Amino acid sequence: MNPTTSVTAQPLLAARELSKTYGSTVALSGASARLDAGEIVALTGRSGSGKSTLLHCMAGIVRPDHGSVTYRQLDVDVSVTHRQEQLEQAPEERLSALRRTEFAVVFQFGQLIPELTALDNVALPLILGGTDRRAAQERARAWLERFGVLDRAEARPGELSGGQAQRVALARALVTGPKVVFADEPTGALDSLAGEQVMTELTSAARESGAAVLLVTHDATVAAYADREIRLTDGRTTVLEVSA
Ligand SMILES: Nc1ncnc2c1ncn2[C@@H]1O[C@H](COP(=O)(O)OP(=O)(O)OP(=O)(O)O)[C@@H](O)[C@H]1O
Repeated sequence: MNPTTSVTAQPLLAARELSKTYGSTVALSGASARLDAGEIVALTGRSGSGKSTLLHCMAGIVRPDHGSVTYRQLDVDVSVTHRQEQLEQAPEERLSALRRTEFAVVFQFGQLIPELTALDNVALPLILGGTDRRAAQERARAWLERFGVLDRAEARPGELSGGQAQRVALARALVTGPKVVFADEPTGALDSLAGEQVMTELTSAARESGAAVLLVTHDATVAAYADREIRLTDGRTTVLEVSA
């Protein structure tokens, strides 16, 4: 057997048969999805079909009632071939540490910290991870430049346009070198031109850095940036291939 076959056959992140209810509302009902290293996958479906719930479960933000979410990392250390993280069983602090180091999230409305400058918003995840402030700010500047908003480094989120704020949010997501970026309607608050620019920048930066992207969208134009599409209908998944 080709040794690379067994490696690529393992998903980076896999959700299996997830169910989640909120009171009498069924958000997920046997949803399954996999994300491989470096690929961009769109979760699509009508409003209320369970897209955000599935993304939140896969990011370890929401615990499913049933089913499993597994994150698999091939370690560069030859003594450790791989390790399995059972997200739904991990204690909260371990989840937080994992989310900080290997997962990153981008939401519809950037969710930047309003009191901090754009620069400090981007530097913050590095500082929380133990990087000293000066080095963190230097890397943050490089990412702001990468997304074309270095000239807004000292602005606070309230002074940024929607597109600028979303670029700062992308810089904040990618600054730590995550393995997975979870993006929930990242262009939902932007006009179509700004949305396309942000999608182009997100996908090219993710491909350059090797990060996989799980993208929730109801917009076919946005889904077309993905390698693959997983469609949700009433909390259930079907996998569709997006033609290149
Ligand atoms: N925290 C919550 N409390 C109660 N109900 C919830 C909660 N989160 C989601 N739901 C419900 O679960 C169902 C699925 O919601 P979800 O947000 O996952 O769908 P979605 O496909 O992302 O929808 P949209 O495109 O409108 O954002 C909906 O009926 C929603 O109202």
